[in-house]
Amino acid sequence: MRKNLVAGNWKMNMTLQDGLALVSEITNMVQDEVTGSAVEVVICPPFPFLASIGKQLPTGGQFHLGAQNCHQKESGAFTGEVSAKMLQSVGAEYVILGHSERRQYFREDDELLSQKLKAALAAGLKPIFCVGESLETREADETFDYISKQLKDGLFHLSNEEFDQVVIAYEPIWAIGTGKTATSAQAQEVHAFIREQIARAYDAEAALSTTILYGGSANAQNARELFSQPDVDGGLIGGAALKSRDFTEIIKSF
Ligand SMILES: O=C[C@H](O)COP(=O)(O)O
Repeated sequence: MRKNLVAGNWKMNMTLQDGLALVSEITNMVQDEVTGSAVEVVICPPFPFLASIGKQLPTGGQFHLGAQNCHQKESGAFTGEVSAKMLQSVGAEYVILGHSERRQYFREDDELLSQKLKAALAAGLKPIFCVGESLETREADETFDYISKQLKDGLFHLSNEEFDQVVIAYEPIWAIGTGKTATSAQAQEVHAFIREQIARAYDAEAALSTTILYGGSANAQNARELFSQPDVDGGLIGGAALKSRDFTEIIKSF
């Protein structure tokens, strides 16, 4: 179901104590300040903090817990890994998959991501599936072909019912952590293209009901302009999700 959504990806930052303090500040600020329209907020801390952060989130409301990754198998001898079912058992509702940092530093390819998607969905988690082009790809004018391939190979193998659970995040790699945000027109152009691809792979209804987030140096200053685009339903936020005031401003940007 399409909705306004802001997800904070803490990446490998914070201690548990810092994280608890941050969440308490954010939930207080959001509750104190009336937000414009309904927005779902997903907090994605590192694995060790999930249970504690989850307990600190107000229940039954707009706050939800998400993880940053999961293993593709349900259980077994995979030392150091974390399964989707484990995440679900500590209260996670979402899991980020296919983030460009996972693709780049951990060599996660479309085949592996397809398996992870299946594992997440089987455990009842909602995947936030990331796609996005490098600067080189954009400059070679190959952005649309690249995104289309990522969607086809990584995501469009899902059934209609499975796809219904997925949130897509468009994150141009050149904008992540660089302070160089895509313009709202650039974001809108790719988001509209993604919706077109969904309509082709599934149907028009699926295209219209998919939540598509923008990620890449989104902040309190540019969020309103980005979120005002017709096909931008919210953001996957990195750096600015680590600061309570900035993150709260972003949540209020609809
Ligand atoms: O998952 C979040 C994105 O990678 C964006 O990170 P950023 O907001 O620090 O650019």
